[in-house]
Amino acid sequence: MPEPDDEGAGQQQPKAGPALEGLVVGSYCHDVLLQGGRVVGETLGGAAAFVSTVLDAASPPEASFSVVSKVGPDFAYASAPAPARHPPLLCPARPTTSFHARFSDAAASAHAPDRQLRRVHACDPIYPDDLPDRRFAYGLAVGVAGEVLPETLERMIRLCRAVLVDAQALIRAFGAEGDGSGAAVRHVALEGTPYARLLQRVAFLKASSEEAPYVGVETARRRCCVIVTEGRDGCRLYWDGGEARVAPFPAVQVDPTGAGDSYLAGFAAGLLWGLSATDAALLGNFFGAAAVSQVGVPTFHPKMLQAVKRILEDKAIPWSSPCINGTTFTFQRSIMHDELHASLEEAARLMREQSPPATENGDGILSAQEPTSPPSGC
Ligand SMILES: Nc1ncnc2c1ncn2[C@@H]1O[C@H](COP(=O)(O)OP(=O)(O)O)[C@@H](O)[C@H]1O
Ligand SMILES: O=P([O-])([O-])O[C@@H]1[C@@H](O)[C@H](O)[C@@H](O)[C@H](O)[C@@H]1O
Repeated sequence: MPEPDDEGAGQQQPKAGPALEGLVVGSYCHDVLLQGGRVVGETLGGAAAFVSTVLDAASPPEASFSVVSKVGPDFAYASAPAPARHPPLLCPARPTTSFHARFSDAAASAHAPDRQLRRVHACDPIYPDDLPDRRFAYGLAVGVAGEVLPETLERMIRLCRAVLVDAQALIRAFGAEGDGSGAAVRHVALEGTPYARLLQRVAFLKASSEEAPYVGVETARRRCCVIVTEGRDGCRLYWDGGEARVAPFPAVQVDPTGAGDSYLAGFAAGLLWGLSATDAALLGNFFGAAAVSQVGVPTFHPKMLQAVKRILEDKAIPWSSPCINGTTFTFQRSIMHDELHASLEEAARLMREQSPPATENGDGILSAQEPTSPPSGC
């Protein structure tokens, strides 16, 4: 894995931050969930919200992170846990990014898209100068509406020892806004974007199975480790010279939103605990399953989190291991992979017992979630 780059000859080097500090870049947003033509939920969204929640819950105690996120004056969730702990930057002149997610009534398959997204508003992009001027152990580029500009990702790569990227931050394109119903979200081939040349300086690139064809797994895996998430089937990792499949955890899906985001944060937390990439993917699958079991940004029962932390304290190598804090990653599954899966399965059972009851067929959206506060400045 590459060392953070020098900022350039003659330029002052950014200071080092706390040893295990992460940098999360991507905007919070408003999500409106629609099914059968009616609104069935309004929630806090944006990968940064899901990621912050999971990192807060699952990171080792020594780890911390900063979030760079932008919202408008209409932002409705300033006192929700993630934005309250990690306040966004306020853009007075632009509304908060917002998406309408239209769910089909038909049961989703593991690989077929189960929602159509439209971007209704877009806040300002996040510019390189919006990032703090210090070094980080790791960075997560988790844009949802094109807000992580190529130059911003490049600056993250310079500041962070290891950068993990959600492909949705790189390959989304937005149609014309025309009739007021927002812009359709489509995908473009990563190879044709200005992000492609940065891939070899990225540690991990995560894509859903819907996004994977646009990423071009066979080309991308020669530059960085590519993770393809496969919904209820778990995930696969592809690196130069190897690959692995990682089994999922059972979940009753009530809202698929944020599964990929929560996966990526769980995976990053696994690396922070000193796990190999294939073992860390178990923690990704665990938090992906947790996300689909609840509407919007999940909350976790303290007993379940205690159980997960006990498992990790027991199984994980101390964080001085050469994963996120060093220069190389271990990709292969360890000898305790199956045991780790079995222990997390027990914790997942606890989580299912503590979740609200699901709809009859388990594929719908359970209930609406109200905004937690009136609009406020940040
Ligand atoms: N129905 C499900 N049951 C169990 N785990 C799931 C389910 N859906 C998603 N996950 C977990 O969340 C991860 C990300 O989900 P996926 O649907 O692939 O991503 P995205 O939200 O980006 O479309 C999966 O790899 C899996 O670990
Ligand atoms: O469901 P997922 O793909 O992990 O991530 C989702 C984004 O794709 C979507 O644009 C955003 O509105 C959601 O809040 C969530 O961040």
